[in-house]
Amino acid sequence: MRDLFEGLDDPVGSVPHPALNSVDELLALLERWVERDWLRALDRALVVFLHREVQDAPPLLLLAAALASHQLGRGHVCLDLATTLAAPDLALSLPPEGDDLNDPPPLPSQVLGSLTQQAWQAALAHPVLIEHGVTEGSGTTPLVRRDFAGTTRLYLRRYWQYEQDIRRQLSTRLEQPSRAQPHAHANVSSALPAALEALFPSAQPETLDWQKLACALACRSPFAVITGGPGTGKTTTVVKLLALLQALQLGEKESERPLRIKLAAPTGKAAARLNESIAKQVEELDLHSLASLGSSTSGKEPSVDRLRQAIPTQVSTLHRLLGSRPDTRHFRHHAGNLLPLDVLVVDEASMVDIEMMAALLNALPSRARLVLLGDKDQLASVEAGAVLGDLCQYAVSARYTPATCDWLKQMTGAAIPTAYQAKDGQALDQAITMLRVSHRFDANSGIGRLAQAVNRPLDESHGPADKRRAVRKVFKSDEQHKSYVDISQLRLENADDPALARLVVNGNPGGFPNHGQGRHDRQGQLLAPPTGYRHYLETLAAKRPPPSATLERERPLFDAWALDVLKAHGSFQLLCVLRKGPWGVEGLNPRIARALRRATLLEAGNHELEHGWYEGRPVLVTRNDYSLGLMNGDIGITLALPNPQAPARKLLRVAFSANDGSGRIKWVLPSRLQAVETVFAMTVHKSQGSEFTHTALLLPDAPNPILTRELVYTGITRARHWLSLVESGRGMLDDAVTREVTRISGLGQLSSTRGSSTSGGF
Ligand SMILES: Nc1ncnc2c1ncn2[C@@H]1O[C@H](COP(=O)(O)OP(=O)(O)OP(=O)(O)O)[C@@H](O)[C@H]1O
Repeated sequence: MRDLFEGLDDPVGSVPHPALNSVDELLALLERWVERDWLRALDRALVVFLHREVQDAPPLLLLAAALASHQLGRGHVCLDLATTLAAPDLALSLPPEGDDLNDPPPLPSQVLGSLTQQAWQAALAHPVLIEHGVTEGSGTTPLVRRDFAGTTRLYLRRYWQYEQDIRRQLSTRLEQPSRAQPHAHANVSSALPAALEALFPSAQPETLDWQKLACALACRSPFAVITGGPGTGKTTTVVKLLALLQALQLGEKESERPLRIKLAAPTGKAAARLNESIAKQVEELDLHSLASLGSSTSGKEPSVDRLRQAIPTQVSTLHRLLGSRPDTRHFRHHAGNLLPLDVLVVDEASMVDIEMMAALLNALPSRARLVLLGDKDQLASVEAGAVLGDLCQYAVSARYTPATCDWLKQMTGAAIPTAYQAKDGQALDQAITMLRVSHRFDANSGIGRLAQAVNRPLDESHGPADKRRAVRKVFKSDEQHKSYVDISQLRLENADDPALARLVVNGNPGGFPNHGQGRHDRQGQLLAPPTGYRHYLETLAAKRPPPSATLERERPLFDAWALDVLKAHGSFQLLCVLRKGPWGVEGLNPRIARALRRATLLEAGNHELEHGWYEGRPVLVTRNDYSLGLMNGDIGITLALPNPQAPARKLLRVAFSANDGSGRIKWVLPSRLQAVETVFAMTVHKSQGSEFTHTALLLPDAPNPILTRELVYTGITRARHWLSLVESGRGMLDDAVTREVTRISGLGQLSSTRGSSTSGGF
């Protein structure tokens, strides 16, 4: 970014830019921004439309509309005038990847440099275009303006409406906890302590078990959030919660049917992962003491089998749950056709954007219970809104009121330490639990330590220098501390550094202490050393069905082969930050494919390798395809099937897991796949909701605004057992971990009285 600002005569824009006073000048400026990818064509089109509809719209209003629209593509729900004027160049996508820096158009800082907030606010008034000052916002203007706390926010109406819907729906749920379930409060309270004790048996009931607290609080309120880092037991807790809710329901004298529970996740990949882990946890959960409690409270004892069967293990995507329809953003289920369910659990909720969350809440019956699970510190969805992060702003300090603390003491036996109490805690705070103990990473885990060091926010006692030191320390070994066995650091000198090939082909086990040999997991199982892409390509060759077999006749044989290959593929993934340039997806994919070909693991001509299909090509689905039943984020591997009619000609098919726990494979003709890309390298954004045994996180060689601590944390936490951190330039890790994302939305303010929201908090 720095280079872009060099040589500018008037960097602060002391002379008013002509685009502030003339619509023609503004349109010409926006055109130049669009040409350079600083702005989306869509954002300019909105200005053209508004100007056509309303000829007297002031240029400053139109400029604000373009910038508000542009913020949506960058995850912000609205344009904040004070923030924009404080750092105008952050309002555009600067610099887009691969920008050539020649003849740059005027920067936003040059255009807005002479503008005061007062002057901009004064221009944001128009009876046809902007609604201003009406709390309910039932109008029809395309833009909505809200003033508070010394700034002004400009929304496109649709997004303002989503925020309103979410706030209204959540407030209603939080205000009426006892109305939410058939077995109302009194019964829950009498049965809960014993049920919690049955699910969380502990030698010292007074010790703080956050999982138990989460279960209790989620039973108490029809809306609950359970947040926590990787392996803190979100799935474990929710399985127990569902068992508890069903036990209470089935133990009711008059209840005939179990609760209708549905599980969902934002992407197919995340749904498949929960599918896998939840089925195992439900199977292993000891339900005997819980089932036997029924007789003591109501005289009715649900059998263990009935209880187990009443806990669902099938997870669907949110799109499927809501009933998406082709060619429309509207779903089959909405306020007029509610979802038929009593309890909904949404996993990986950090990836749910504001539009989806509003659609979900609108389609949820008012008596239904909603539980959101997720890691509040992960990157938010690529679309606008960071709903989970906004809701969980105060999760670290919990802010439980005296009433909540008393109730928790009665239900769980645990006394809440004063650090987690707040007399003025909001209703929303009482519905949130943060799980704080990782059961996947212990004190000996470098991945856990690194994630923790990266994730720690900057504050007065922990400045950027402290943070950089803490992060670097994880990689250092000295007399007191041996190197962590699960992490490795790799420096690449240039794009052709052979170390990259060593990493992606073999996994660079030599970068880990003892070559990754002799490590055990927490259950005492020996772990295989870290691998690269060689592993799945060798599995592909080793497990190939005989040439005489055909897919039509021997389907199970081929499905088993594809499953093995897909599983082996999950043992390594290279993640990167950018799309373009030598260190982006587009530059890395062909280089990795060529390295694998040199290692004789792939067979393909140059053209095929870069632009075509070949056996072993892994692909990522980039858009939901309902006709094929494939979801954005699904990964498939190209396999060559025997062709009995013409043995010399391969039949290429792409194998995808059916993701329904059945072990079935979808075999798809490559030509039918409309939106896929090669995925030897995957962006961290696309990797959300996935996990790989060995994850290699490659940082670019130059600073970039999207390289933030949330991104690095998300990349690191994709690693299950092994992490390679790859740096292609100096200081990029230092740079990234001290840059934090700020998402602008009104929901952030709404979760606290301190935020002085326009119409009160939750
Ligand atoms: N209280 C506990 N005591 C011991 N082990 C636990 C406990 N809670 C969870 N675990 C184990 O820790 C591992 C991670 O748990 P779980 O999958 O529930 O976490 P998660 O937060 O859902 O993880 P993810 O980050 O994958 O979403 C599992 O093997 C689980 O059995």
